[in-house]
Amino acid sequence: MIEIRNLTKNYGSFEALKSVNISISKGTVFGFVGPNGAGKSTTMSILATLLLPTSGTATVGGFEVTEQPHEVRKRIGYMPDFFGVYDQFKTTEYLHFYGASYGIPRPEREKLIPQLLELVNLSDKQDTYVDSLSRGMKQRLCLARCLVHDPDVLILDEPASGLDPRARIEMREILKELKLMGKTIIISSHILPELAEMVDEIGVIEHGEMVAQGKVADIQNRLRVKRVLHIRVMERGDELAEMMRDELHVTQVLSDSTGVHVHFSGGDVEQVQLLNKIIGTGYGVVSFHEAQTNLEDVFLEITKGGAADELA
Ligand SMILES: Nc1ncnc2c1ncn2[C@@H]1O[C@H](COP(=O)(O)OP(=O)(O)OP(=O)(O)O)[C@@H](O)[C@H]1O
Repeated sequence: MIEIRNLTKNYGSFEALKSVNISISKGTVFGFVGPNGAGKSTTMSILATLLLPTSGTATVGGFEVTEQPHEVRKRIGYMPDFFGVYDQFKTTEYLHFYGASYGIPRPEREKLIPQLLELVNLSDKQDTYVDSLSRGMKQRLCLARCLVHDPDVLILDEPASGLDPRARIEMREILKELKLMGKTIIISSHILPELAEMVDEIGVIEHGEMVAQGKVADIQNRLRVKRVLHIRVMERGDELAEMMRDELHVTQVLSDSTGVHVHFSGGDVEQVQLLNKIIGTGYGVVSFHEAQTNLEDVFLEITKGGAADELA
């Protein structure tokens, strides 16, 4: 649904994008992550036909953004990281305005707009002036605006930025619904653990270059992000910690009141062998589990030494 090939963008002599390649298939939710200034907004603006690339191509639904921008615009809903709202409108009027801009006839809009307001949880605000909505509500209204022409593709540039935790959860729930509706979504964010819950794939960009791309689990495996095993035994925890220090694939052992925490470089097979050995040695194992690595760990691993510390 989205194909970006060798995309470059120069601002004067500054290379903001250096031969970026991204491929996103239909129905995929693609998390686009990277530190401040990495090139996310630039890429998304080009996809949204609002910025011309210096070279390379980008297609949406088979239409090239510079050659057939009108066809692309019909198929995308774009939410910029910074947006202006028309404060003198009521929410319903605001959506009518955008619906009319897309040529949707009034009777159709009359049916559509209450549905959109319901989707973004603003039904009770239909007669409220945009001006008096909270930031989270304005952001949800902006999302409803992106959906007014029922686009196949959503390009969302940090839709949850500046929202409080509750508003972020609301936004995430709406995005889950959009995924169920079959939309292809590219979403950028700094809130990486939250993104991890809803994305199918991630692309990591740094200094205008893609540094990793694919399914979160595949990237984790490729990077061999170390597993951390949490082991709790009935008794002799300190002895177990000592035993673990001599084990193959164990790179670090920590022991505290909650159990023994083992950094483990082996795979599934070695993990099973380790558990069997612990049980075979006579320990009463209360629990043995692998701590989940999240998207943030993956991201920091990939961009280690780069600008990742700029992340909020
Ligand atoms: N109009 C412009 N003129 C000159 N430089 C620009 C312009 N727009 C962006 N840049 C630069 O291009 C680089 C990429 O910016 P971009 O906004 O795409 O990054 P980003 O990943 O979206 O960052 P953020 O997470 O902070 O929004 C940055 O170094 C930025 O300063």
